[in-house]
Amino acid sequence: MTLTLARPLARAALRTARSVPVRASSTSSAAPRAVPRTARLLAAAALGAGATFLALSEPAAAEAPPHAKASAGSIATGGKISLAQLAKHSHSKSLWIAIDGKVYDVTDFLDRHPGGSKILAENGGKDVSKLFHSIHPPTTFDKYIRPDQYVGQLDEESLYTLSKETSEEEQRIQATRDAMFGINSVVSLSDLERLAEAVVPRHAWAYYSTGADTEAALGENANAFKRVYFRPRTMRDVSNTDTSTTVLGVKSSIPVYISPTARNGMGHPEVGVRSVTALTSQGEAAVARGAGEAGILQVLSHFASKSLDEVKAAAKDGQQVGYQLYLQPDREQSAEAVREAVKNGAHSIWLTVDTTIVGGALCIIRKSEAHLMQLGKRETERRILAQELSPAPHGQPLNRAPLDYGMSEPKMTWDDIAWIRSLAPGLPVVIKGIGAWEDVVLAYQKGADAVVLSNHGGRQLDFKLTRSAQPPLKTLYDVHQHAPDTLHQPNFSVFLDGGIRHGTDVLKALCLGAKAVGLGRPAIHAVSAYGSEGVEKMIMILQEEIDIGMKLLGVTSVDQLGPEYLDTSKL
Ligand code: HEM
Ligand SMILES: Cc1cc2nc3c(=O)[nH]c(=O)nc-3n(C[C@H](O)[C@H](O)[C@H](O)COP(=O)(O)O)c2cc1C
Repeated sequence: MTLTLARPLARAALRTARSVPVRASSTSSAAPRAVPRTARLLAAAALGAGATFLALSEPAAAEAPPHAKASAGSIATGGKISLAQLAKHSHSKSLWIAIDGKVYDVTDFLDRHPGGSKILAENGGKDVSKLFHSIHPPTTFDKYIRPDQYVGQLDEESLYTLSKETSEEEQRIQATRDAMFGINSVVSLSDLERLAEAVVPRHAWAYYSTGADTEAALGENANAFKRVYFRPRTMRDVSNTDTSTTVLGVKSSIPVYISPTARNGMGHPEVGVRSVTALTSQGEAAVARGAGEAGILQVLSHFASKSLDEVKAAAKDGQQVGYQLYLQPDREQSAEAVREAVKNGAHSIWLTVDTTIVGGALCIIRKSEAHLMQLGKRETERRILAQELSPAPHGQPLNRAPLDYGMSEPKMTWDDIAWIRSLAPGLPVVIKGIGAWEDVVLAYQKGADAVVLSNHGGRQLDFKLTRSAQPPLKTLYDVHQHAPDTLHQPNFSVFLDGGIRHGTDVLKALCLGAKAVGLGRPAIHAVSAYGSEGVEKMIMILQEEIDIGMKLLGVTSVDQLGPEYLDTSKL
């Protein structure tokens, strides 16, 4: 069935929902109200949020903090603030923002905001709750904002107004969600992808879905699996098959784990629910619930929308969550991040090494616009942001400000494995982002517990530019050819991520010696479409596909899989 939406905004929904199979909408056909200016601006500003990393924290306590800002006059001493008063503080000499009904003076934070001054300046004088929560975990707020920056609370009328506001984008998403079929109609991971594309904000999709440069590496990751054929064996008793395994000592229902991906909060359904008092973008917390129900390991991104303690709080008793680290040039900052992860119960530390220059939406950006820059030139994402969502005004002079690239630690070496281990004694250390078999050998020799063969989901180095960003499956094949011993060590695991979309892909990677595989985008699609149940459903689908694949191959447990079940001649 194809999408039929009665509302006037159906056209907008159709733009992204075109190919999404849905049930007929049973919702009311009330026409959307005129979109309030604040909401429109928030939607526009979401562009910036889509462009970057890290995130924010939950609302502060309901009562006014004791350190109300003296310079704010009567307002600061307990008076409530209206949206009109807030709007007056929208310039660099006095910049206020409201988050969860509370107003803060961020004038002196403007030039220090790690996400750049531009986005803060654009949102001065406004309620930024949703934007803030979709990209910042709670700890961010406490780390950067002093109690004396609190100005006061929004008044009741303003809170009411805000609670009623929905942007055009939110209305589009809601209409599409209303027309979507229920989760039990989902058949494959590609269904989840199509549904997610239709229901996540446009800026978030630009961030989630794109790859570097020509996106050849992105495409090749999945295509490589298609060039490897099975050689099934028959006439074997396959009545009882077991898809389970262990991943770094964690019992796992299938040989799959959730790869770390930043900013899951941007796409999760509850982001669309606006309530000043209860903003609930669940992101990675919902992923944790889904992974917990289905029994697989989740690795939390350094740049997650939720902090590790929030994710652990959402997880089941005993559920394990790994923590991924981007090493920073400020080593003490990274050391502190690892110590905090250990304190919050991280199961393992996953050091990402394929992003000495961090990739992403802001990509290369002008120094005047942000301190935190990203590389891995994602043309499609840039184009969506720069040409579709926020086109530069015609006639503006050429911006000649120097380019800057956000670097994670460029001086990282193999000796850093020992350094990480010293900060997280007893925890497995995983090196993520290996693109050549020689580096697997080095990681093993230098004491890593595991490696992930990965090109970051094709988001960093496009393989057309250099062979080093070859599909991870090809890297695995090279390991199998040149360093097979590393695939059979009791205390060393080789994982792979990138392009896994079917249970049969998982089986092919295991046949070539991977102990397990990671899923990046599929988990984002699943959580964006259906929250934690989406993640559970994704794992159920894979489990079924793995089970069927094993039976048809003639194996009953994953450790029976080997290269003899594959024809790799076309790889
Ligand atoms: C007022 C309190 C805020 C604090 C304490 C804060 C803090 C931070 C921090 C620490 C980062 C860097 C994260 C990292 O290490 O990657 C960051 C990035 C960012 N922030 Fe904020 N922020 C605040 C408000 C906002 C607001 C109101 C917006 C949007 C309207 C915003 C949008 C962004 C964006 C887009 C990034 C870029 C992240 C990236 O590059 O991926 N922030 N912020
Ligand atoms: C939107 C997005 C954000 C990502 N963020 C991170 C991250 O914060 N840290 C990291 O190590 N890898 C990150 N990755 C890479 C994934 O961990 C993984 O290597 C990749 O997504 C695997 O490819 P797949 O998406 O085809 O499964 C990200 C990938 C995507 C798509």
